[in-house]
Amino acid sequence: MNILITGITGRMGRAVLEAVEANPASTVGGTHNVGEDIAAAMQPCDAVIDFSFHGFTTELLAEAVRQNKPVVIGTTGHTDEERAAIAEAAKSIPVVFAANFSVGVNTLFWLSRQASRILKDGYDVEIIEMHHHHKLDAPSGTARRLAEVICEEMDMDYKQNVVHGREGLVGVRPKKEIGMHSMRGGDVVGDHTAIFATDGERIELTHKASSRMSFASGSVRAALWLADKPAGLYDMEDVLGFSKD
Ligand SMILES: NC(=O)C1=CN([C@@H]2O[C@H](COP(=O)(O)OP(=O)(O)OC[C@H]3O[C@@H](n4cnc5c(N)ncnc54)[C@H](OP(=O)(O)O)[C@@H]3O)[C@@H](O)[C@H]2O)C=CC1
Ligand SMILES: O=C(O)C1=N[C@H](C(=O)O)C[C@H](O)C1
Repeated sequence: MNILITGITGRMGRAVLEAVEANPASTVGGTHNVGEDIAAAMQPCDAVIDFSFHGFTTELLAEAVRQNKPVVIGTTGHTDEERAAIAEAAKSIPVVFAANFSVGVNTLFWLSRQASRILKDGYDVEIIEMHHHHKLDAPSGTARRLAEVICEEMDMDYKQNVVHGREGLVGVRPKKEIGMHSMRGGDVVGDHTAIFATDGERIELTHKASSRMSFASGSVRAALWLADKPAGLYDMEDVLGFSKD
């Protein structure tokens, strides 16, 4: 598979280049960066892997729809409108949209889903994430997805029940609440913890990434998986064949 890599000068773009070259089933069909012609870059390629900037996603997908090319979106921090544009494009082309491509984090999603079902009554949930000081968006896409998974299982709603940090006289913690806490510093690749706490005990599920190659090789795996897929919106759990039941 000939792959177009967007955001090529970035931390992830460089890691994806290495992962595409390392995989015998993929080759670099082209690269793209800010200001370059996306239509021309996409032309010789079979699929796109995007780790760039959320504001670029709509333009990228419009071109992929025109050229009928599958897309892997790893970029995070999208607005509601940009998320709607992703869902709309996925009606015409196959799209994998995942906040995290590592097997470990997708296992964390699975474990958190199971824990949420068992601990649904009486456990308070808090999410903590830490990333390098360059990161632009907060909370991380992974932390957001973690909260969405837990909300689905604990009858909560991301917009209504997730609070981002706390300050001042916040009062007694409501039961239906997920506290979200984002830390930034140094060169941390990406740490995520889901805490389930009740009187007398707590469970902490933690994933720590120490290299971007787990994200990069996962995104190549997703692109190859898309080759024979019909139009639709998929995530990395679909690629890995994890059950959401
Ligand atoms: N899903 C996952 O598994 C992971 C997702 N990510 C996400 O990937 C994204 C990129 O992360 P990272 O590589 O660290 O970021 P970087 O800032 O290192 O790289 C971003 C890249 O995108 C380019 N870019 C910036 N703005 C635009 C634009 N408007 N149009 C086209 N290209 C643009 C940059 O170009 P220039 O250098 O010229 O500004 C650069 O090449 C983030 O959203 C991050 O959260 C990161 C890791 C894993
Ligand atoms: O920006 C990053 O670096 C990362 N972003 C992703 C996110 O927002 O969840 C995934 C990973 O944690 C690294």
